[in-house]
Amino acid sequence: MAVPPRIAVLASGRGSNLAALIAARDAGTLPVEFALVASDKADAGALRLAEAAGIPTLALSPKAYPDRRAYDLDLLDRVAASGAELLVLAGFMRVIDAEALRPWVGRVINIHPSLLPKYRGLHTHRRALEAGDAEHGVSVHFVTAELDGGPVIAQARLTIEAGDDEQRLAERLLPLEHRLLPAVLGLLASGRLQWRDDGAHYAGQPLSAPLLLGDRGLE
Ligand SMILES: Nc1nc2c(c(=O)[nH]1)N[C@@H](CN(C=O)c1ccc(C(=O)N[C@@H](CCC(=O)O)C(=O)O)cc1)CN2
Ligand SMILES: NCC(=O)N[C@@H]1O[C@H](COP(=O)([O-])[O-])[C@@H](O)[C@H]1O
Repeated sequence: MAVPPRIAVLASGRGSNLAALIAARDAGTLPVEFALVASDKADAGALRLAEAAGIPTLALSPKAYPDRRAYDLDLLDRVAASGAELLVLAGFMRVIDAEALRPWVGRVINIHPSLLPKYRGLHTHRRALEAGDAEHGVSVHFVTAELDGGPVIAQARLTIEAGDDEQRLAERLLPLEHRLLPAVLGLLASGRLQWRDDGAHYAGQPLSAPLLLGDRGLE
């Protein structure tokens, strides 16, 4: 029986994606151990969820640091000290400094609420609605120094409906996020998804296009 990898999660908000990861672990469908949940916000709901699940937590305020790099270096040092081997950004709302990130590239993934490469950054639902897009969705990608520019691993799509506004679109996307993130983390944890010098590999082959939720192996 392989030893499940230890993972850390960074979250700034309520933590519904963290809850989905914990639920998948508890259901036996996600073979990981949670080493740490950390947040830049002391009042993040994700920290409360982690506490309730008996997962070590860290609330680290950027206010105590002279600059962004100092904060990010200390945060990721503490993530490393937790024994985490993989890092998941689950609604973590800070752009991570390139130097601090460097040791983690290939071991950190993020869930982003758009069909990347469309709408990197913030306010993705508003931008999709304003553009009159017929489709929207979520992406899980490897995190690199380039904001939301890392190789896209997998996506889930939905059709934008006449009654959608930002809030309803976000609400309709969440269930897809809660399926996609655990599925991708499971691929990374099992070694079926790998980061190599030439980028992302899946099932031993270069990942030439994002996997789609519902594809075989990504249910
Ligand atoms: N180096 C990287 N850092 C992060 C990445 C990444 O791909 N590379 N992904 C983001 C997640 N994210 C979208 O998915 C995202 C988070 C935050 C921001 C942003 O502009 N943050 C502002 C503050 C915004 C606020 O406080 O409301 C900032 O950091 O100044 C854009 C995209 C996580 N980090
Ligand atoms: N740019 C990153 C970003 O916007 N991520 C988004 O934050 C939300 C976190 O919700 P949660 O705290 O309930 O998981 C999720 O919808 C995620 O896609």
